[in-house]
Amino acid sequence: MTAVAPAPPPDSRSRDVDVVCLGESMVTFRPSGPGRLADVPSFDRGIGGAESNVACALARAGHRTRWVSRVGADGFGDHLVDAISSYGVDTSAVRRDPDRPTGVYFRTPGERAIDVSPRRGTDGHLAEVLYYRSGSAASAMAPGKAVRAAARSGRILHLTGITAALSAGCLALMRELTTRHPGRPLVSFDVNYRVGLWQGTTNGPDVLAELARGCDLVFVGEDEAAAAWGLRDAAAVRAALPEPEVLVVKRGAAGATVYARREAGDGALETSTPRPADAVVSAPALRVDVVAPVGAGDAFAAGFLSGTLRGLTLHERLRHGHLMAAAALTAPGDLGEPPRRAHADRWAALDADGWERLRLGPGWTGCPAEAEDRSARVEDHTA
Ligand SMILES: Nc1ncnc2c1ncn2[C@@H]1O[C@H](COP(=O)(O)OP(=O)(O)O)[C@@H](O)[C@H]1O
Ligand SMILES: O=C(O)C(=O)C[C@H](O)[C@H](O)COP(=O)(O)O
Repeated sequence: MTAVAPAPPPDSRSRDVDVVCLGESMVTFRPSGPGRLADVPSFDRGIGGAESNVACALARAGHRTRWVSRVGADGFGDHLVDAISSYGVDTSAVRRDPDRPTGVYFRTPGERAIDVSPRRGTDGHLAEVLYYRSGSAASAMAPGKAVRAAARSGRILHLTGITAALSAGCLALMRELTTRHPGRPLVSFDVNYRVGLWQGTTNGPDVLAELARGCDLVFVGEDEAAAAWGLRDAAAVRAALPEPEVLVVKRGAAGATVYARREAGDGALETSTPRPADAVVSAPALRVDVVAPVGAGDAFAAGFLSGTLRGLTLHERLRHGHLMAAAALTAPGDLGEPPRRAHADRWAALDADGWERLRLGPGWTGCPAEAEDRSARVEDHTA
């Protein structure tokens, strides 16, 4: 068996980026027209992967980001590295594996089932998600000196629960990276409970809770907290997960609530000794004409992380999360084009009425040259 090609030495780039995102990305195939996977004859290729989605959105928002992963030494691996690099993400720590393939997944439009017994059928609004990632290059990630150094090369390390489900080696790596020790980067974790990836195991939810407890900033959907842990609302999630300094509970279109130790609140990136009391801040989501729900959670995390890096208030961080999510929701694939920072800052500072009047529609795709055009599509009645 051929050895995995070594990545460049990472030591020279200690903390040289704002955010490192570590996890598997896949080439994604979405049906070119309506229908079930059993029926549709052709697909559009894209890229997907929770962590690289966050990296791409953060890079578009002007932050220095690095994606750490493994892909096959194949054409799909080339495509992923090229596509993710084109967003401005550093891919120098991505290793190419000549023996294992790049992961692939097929997905129809609609919401993802996060319940083991989804209430709606595939002819309703639930997506069919078919993974071809077992034995993939990324699933061979495991603890090691190079990956550890790369993971620690930013101010923030962003991880998700998806990685923990990929293999025993990936789980061991996640456990290592979420172990608390002095001097580590701020560790951010999106629970991303993927029922399909945990099938055949009984302890997925326990593992996810264990990993979340080792992190500084945790994102979870109220629906996935209910499906994974049987917790009924945001307050119950906080009661069950008091360890993270910052906990964000998302409620889709209804908004999101952040619980933060007071020291971790406005302005601070680094956190300090927890106090018993939390700051609790909620913000309603934007009104959005949804094109495709996929990628909204990743985009939300990117917006919140961007606000964290910029030292914005908790309320502004939530609103930047909602704005980034809206960009993803109004694009067909995982990634949308985020609003320009000047616009986002102005909208994030609106009063409740002004925010309520914003409405985002389709059209937030494309390249930076379309920024003016995109901003014109936002019905901003406050100007
Ligand atoms: N229907 C919607 N309208 C407006 N915003 C939404 C809607 N659905 C999701 N969002 C935004 O996307 C964010 C993530 O939603 P969530 O349902 O948790 O996504 P995911 O399931 O992809 O993780 C929400 O916090 C919100 O900002
Ligand atoms: O690896 C997986 O299982 C994935 O699902 C990768 C997906 O491209 C994103 O994670 C989109 O996820 P959402 O933002 O929750 O819609």
